[in-house]
Amino acid sequence: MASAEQHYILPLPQFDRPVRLLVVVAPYYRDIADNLIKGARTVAAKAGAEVEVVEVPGALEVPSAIAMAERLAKYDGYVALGCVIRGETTHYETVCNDSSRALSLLGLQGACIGNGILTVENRPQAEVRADPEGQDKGGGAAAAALHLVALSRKWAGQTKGIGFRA
Ligand SMILES: Nc1c(NC[C@H](O)[C@H](O)[C@H](O)CO)[nH]c(=O)[nH]c1=O
Ligand SMILES: CC(=O)[C@@H](O)COP(=O)(O)O
Repeated sequence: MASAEQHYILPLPQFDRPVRLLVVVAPYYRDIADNLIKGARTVAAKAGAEVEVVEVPGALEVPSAIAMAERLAKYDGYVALGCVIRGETTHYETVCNDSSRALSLLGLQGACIGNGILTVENRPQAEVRADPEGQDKGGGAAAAALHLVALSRKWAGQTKGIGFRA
């Protein structure tokens, strides 16, 4: 089995004002989800961010919950967590593609989202990716959300053409 190549990880941003992250998790595979949450919490704590966790039934509901929170609540960023494992039918493609596409569309609308929904062929692939001591995709998704929050704070209130020296 091919092992994942090492990749560069950006240093975590630091914040001068509190950051509130909402973790939306689909615990369809409970143990996998719990490890993803653990990784996300650890990374959020390192950046001093507060975390709230809510659960939805499956990966397809994760973007809907984030969209609702973006409309109705006050979070700085979102961490989407879950796991989709290929089954016998084409449903796998629907769940993977639609959840990912909906999260990307929300991101393009300005929501700061890290996508930690695993899309895998089998359970061992999921286990190593969810493990906080392994690939720690939950932690990676939290870091992604935090980087977007940092960028949105950096650019909030900037006016074009003012204060930029050539
Ligand atoms: N097969 C997986 C699902 N399927 C359920 C859907 O996400 C959804 O909850 C249902 O279609 C009702 O709208 N969800 C996962 O998170 N992981 C899977 O492997
Ligand atoms: C990813 C899925 O939706 C999958 O678990 C469903 O399994 P199946 O295709 O065997 O119904």
